[in-house]
Amino acid sequence: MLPPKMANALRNMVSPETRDTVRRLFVQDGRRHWKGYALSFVFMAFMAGTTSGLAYLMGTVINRIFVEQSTSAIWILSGAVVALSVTKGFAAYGQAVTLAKVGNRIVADNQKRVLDRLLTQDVTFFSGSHTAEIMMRFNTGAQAARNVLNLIITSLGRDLLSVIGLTAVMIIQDPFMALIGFIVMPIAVGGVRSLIRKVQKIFSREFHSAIQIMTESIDAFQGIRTIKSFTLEDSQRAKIYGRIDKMEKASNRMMRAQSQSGPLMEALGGVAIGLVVMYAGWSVLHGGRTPGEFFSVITALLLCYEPAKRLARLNIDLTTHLLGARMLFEILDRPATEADAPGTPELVVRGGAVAFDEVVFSYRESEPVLRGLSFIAEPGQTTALVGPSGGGKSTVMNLLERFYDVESGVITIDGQRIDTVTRRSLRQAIGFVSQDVFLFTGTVRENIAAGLPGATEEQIIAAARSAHAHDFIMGFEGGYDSRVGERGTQLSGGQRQRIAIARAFLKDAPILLLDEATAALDSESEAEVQKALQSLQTNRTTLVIAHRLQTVINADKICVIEKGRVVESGRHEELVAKRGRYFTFHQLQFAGQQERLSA
Ligand SMILES: Nc1ncnc2c1ncn2[C@@H]1O[C@H](COP(=O)(O)OP(=O)(O)OP(=O)(O)O)[C@@H](O)[C@H]1O
Repeated sequence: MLPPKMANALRNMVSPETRDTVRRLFVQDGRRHWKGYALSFVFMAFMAGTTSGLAYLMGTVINRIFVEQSTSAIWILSGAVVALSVTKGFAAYGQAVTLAKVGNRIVADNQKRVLDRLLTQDVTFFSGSHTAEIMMRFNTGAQAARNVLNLIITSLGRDLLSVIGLTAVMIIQDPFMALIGFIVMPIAVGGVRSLIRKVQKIFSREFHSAIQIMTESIDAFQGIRTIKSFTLEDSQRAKIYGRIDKMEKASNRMMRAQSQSGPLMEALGGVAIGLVVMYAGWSVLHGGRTPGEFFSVITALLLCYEPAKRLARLNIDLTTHLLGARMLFEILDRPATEADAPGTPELVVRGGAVAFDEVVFSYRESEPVLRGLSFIAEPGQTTALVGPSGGGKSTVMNLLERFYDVESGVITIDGQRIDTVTRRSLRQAIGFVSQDVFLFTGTVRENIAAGLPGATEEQIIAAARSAHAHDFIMGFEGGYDSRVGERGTQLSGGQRQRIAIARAFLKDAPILLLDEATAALDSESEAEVQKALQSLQTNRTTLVIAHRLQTVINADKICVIEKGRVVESGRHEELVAKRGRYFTFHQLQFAGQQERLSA
């Protein structure tokens, strides 16, 4: 038993926060892999045993071969040394492989956990955090969990057992010499404590610098067209260079702080070895000790040095990984903002009537975007949303898909409040084609099939035909296997839209949301897209943010949205005859289009 004062001092070296993090890691990951850890512990025990055996054998080698000059001992002892070394080699290999396997599984498990947790977050989370930060947490956190556990296990297994074994050798050979080592060790362990806080502070700064570098680089690469056309390369370079330089300085500071324990340990280790050499040399020459005992103790002490050093540094080395593990927990502890309560019923769509009733909503507190918005979209009909920019048209679509929840008011589909049915069934009932089409990195086929996972080849081709996309797809060398790069850059705007329309055909949802393209497509492409959209709208309740005159004129109903309210609704002719808000808006926005059409 340690004296209470010493036990307290040892306990204080580990902060409650560290204890909690380590405990949680052991419960979450360590416990499930206890068999792997137990096996690696066995290998480590072999390593410690063989290391201690080699130190012990050193004494016998010196005494039998050099003092007693026994020839037979040469063979036996050299054979024993080889046997011990080979065993140690296999044990080292075994523990490395076992630990790596467990460690890789822990990383994979945590990455899956983080991914699951991220997928349950609503869009507010993603719009509020940069992809770079999420990715850094995703990777650093998962790796940190493994590193903490592996570091503790190897310290306790390989290093602590080696120190114990080697100390036993010293005690067997000469207890007094062992005592010298015992006295020096705790001093060395205590000496590194003050460094930990420093390392923690620098690491947080280093981590944030790394996030900034990634954030700004990703922004630069994604916005490369804007950067090039505004010739912003130099300013971007200067900005990112600045971050990189800052990071370099932080890394140097970190290295210095982490290595500060080095000289201290070297000095203390040297003192211990010096004292032992003095005492052991004296006792061999004057105290009747054999040179074998002397060499055995010195060997044990020298072999003890590295593991003891690692044990002393354990707290420092753990520091950065623990911070990483806390980042992991920050994500894992986020409540699932998109989880449906158990037993939530599914949406049952009959005709697909959509109704907004006095809906109030704001993205940010006290900045209302929708202020009591009401309208009804009749089943199977097309309802056009028009109005000035920023009026809330896209917000209507965001709320219908339940990316956000309303503050007050009610949204229903066929009389069922959308907040009382599962999000999955709601979203499955809605198809969406926006002007900013997102294409996954993959083939054309995969991108269309996203509308109906598991769709057959015939279904995919039929959808592409309906979307007027089949011919241009077949014009590609790879056909449906052609790869569309990141963000689908090899395709034209009209082609991308038709892929999105094919996706929507395949999904075959009863309700359709369209955000019409404002960017001018060439007239042939536009005609194709229009034909595709028209057939997509047939027999579906369609809500369309209308930018084109044709859509507005043909719509079954037009809702004029201004400052978060529907200020007028009706058919085109009715609203024109009324000479109200729509008429003014129509004059302003569509007069030019009409002129172009009639020209
Ligand atoms: N994710 C968001 N976070 C905060 N505010 C938002 C967000 N999305 C939109 N807004 C704000 O909500 C208001 C309505 O935006 P919305 O996109 O619904 O308008 P809109 O009528 O579709 O405009 P446009 O015709 O220009 O697309 C705007 O003032 C906008 O700044």
